[in-house]
Amino acid sequence: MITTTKPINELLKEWQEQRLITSLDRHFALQLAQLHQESAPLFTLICALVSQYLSSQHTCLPLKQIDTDNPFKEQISQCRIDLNVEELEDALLQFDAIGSVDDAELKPLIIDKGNLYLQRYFSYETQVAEHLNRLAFAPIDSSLANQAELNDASKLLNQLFPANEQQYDWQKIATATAMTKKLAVITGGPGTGKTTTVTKLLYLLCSRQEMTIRLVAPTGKAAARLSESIKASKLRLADEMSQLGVVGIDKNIAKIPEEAATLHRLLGVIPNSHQFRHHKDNPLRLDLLVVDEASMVDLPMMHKVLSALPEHARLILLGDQDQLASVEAGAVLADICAGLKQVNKRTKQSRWQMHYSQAQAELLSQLTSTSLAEFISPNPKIGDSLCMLMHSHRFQGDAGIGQLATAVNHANLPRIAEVWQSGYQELLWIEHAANTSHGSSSFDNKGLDSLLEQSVEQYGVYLAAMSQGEIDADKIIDSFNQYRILCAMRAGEYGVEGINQSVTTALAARGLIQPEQEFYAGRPIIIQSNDYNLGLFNGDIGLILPDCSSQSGRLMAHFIQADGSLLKVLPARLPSHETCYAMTVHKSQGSEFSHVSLVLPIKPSVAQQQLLTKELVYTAITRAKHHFTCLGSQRVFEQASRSLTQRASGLAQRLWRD
Ligand SMILES: Nc1ncnc2c1ncn2[C@@H]1O[C@H](COP(=O)(O)OP(=O)(O)OP(=O)(O)O)[C@@H](O)[C@H]1O
Repeated sequence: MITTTKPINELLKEWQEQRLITSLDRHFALQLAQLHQESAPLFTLICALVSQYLSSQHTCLPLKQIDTDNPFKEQISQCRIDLNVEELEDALLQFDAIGSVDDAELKPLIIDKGNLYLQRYFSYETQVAEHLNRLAFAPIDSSLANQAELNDASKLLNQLFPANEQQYDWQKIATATAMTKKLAVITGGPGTGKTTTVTKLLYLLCSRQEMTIRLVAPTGKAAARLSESIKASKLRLADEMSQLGVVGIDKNIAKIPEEAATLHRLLGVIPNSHQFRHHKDNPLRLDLLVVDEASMVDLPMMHKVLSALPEHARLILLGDQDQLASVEAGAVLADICAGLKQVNKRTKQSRWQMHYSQAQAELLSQLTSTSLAEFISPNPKIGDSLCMLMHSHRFQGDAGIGQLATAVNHANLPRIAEVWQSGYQELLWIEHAANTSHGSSSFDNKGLDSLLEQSVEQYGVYLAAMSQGEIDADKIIDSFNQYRILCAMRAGEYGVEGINQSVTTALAARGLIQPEQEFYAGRPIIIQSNDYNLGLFNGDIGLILPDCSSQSGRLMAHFIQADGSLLKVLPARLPSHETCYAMTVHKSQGSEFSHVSLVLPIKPSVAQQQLLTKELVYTAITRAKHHFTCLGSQRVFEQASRSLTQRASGLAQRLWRD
């Protein structure tokens, strides 16, 4: 049933050398085999594969992918498995260490619905599904019990969302959804009004009852941005209401919290431990939790958040389901929204369609004075808790960035080409153009030169301000944050490492920085691990600047924290970090810049191609507020826009089909 060209441990070693699996995958497989005294090659192979899938952010290994969609299917033919999925499942269940959900004893590996899980991830996934289903279907302790209260709530909603020309005001429907459900998932692209909606919702809730509300986001940067957006949104709401002549609302607007924390801070970090202070036996003290940028929350973190929610609490998840999935395993937000997605198999284009139960559609219709009959579904599942905002208020009409983001999101290649050719001022295409005039031995790239010129001009602004004696670190950091280079890859000339090197050289050549020392004035850095004692987290970005509060003006790393305050750290005390003129698209999630330049590789390797997805390009474009540049080749841009992120997980099935 399994034939290998070599002993399995030799094959694993070869695959590790070929970088198809990591040393962790190999050792995990060998150790598990040793621990359970399994000498069968099939067992070792399957353990290496499940570990490799986890490192590639999948939650599980779908058995049907073995021998077919496998990332190293060619190599795996050195190790033929002549079994269909049912036979394979039966064969795997013969091993002592692999069990099914029906087993009384907990096994290290579990097969469920054709997927093989590490036991820990299986319990994360099943518990997250249980929590979400419980929240979605739990009766809400709401004050919408009778017709008079419904009419009251409807009046308030009409006041907050005056009639407009659109057939469906999804912001209004989303607000009504969150009033009627313990779980509300409000998703939408950039500028579709997620913050505006949640601000109005919080206003409504605060004006009806006393509540402890907490706002959180996965990273410090995202939390700071949420805080800023809520503040701005509260001002707009007060303004709108006063223009409509509504009086006496300031008290309730003031009750809407503005401070946002990171998820880590909310859960309570215990130094040098992976545990948090809050969990199911010590739940959070709150009535409503709002989690922004939920697409960045991975499966283990979502499990921790849901476990720490008190029984009575409500949860609102906000995010863009089309963005890159979390850095770690899982794609929780995309899985929650999966049932609403309809993908055209031929064109790969997708559209969204709401699914409401008859009762929920009727309730929402009463609240919003909008008929939702066309969205009634016989099997709505978690759909009653979902709302998708579809109209961008940021990229209105024909703004180029919005057009490009939409075309990429729909994987619409002719439209992508059309947008690039339309001459939008806010879009700039730089082709990777090889300058081979000096012969192939001195190959250089004119495209890269153009990008470097742009980066000198853009980063020159904050560097000039610094050297001209600007002492306000907030202002310098703000100026630095106007522009960012985002790379699809880490390694290589066109990855983060190469581009950081090239930008450093270009800035030094113009005398804008003096990078002879490791820490020089103006060096931007990104933190690569969490240091709970210092309050610095993976992905935090800061600048090395002279410390204006000390007479010596010694160099310190300066960071803006989630609450807007400035944190100064001695460079020698920094946890692992690297230069950050360029960063990966992954790390840019939750941030926005006035001008973004995306760098794509010239000739991506097979492994790199797997990372180049539509979600990656879409995320990069939507980080840009006013200008978007791409250094790449048309072929690679189109290839990426055509390829969808695949994350193996059973969560969507547990939420939508079971
Ligand atoms: N219904 C609306 N009518 C007009 N403008 C709106 C409406 N809703 C939101 N806006 C405007 O669109 C902009 C973006 O709104 P908001 O910040 O709420 O969106 P978001 O989805 O939270 O954005 P982000 O993707 O940045 O998180 C704001 O300037 C806001 O004033």
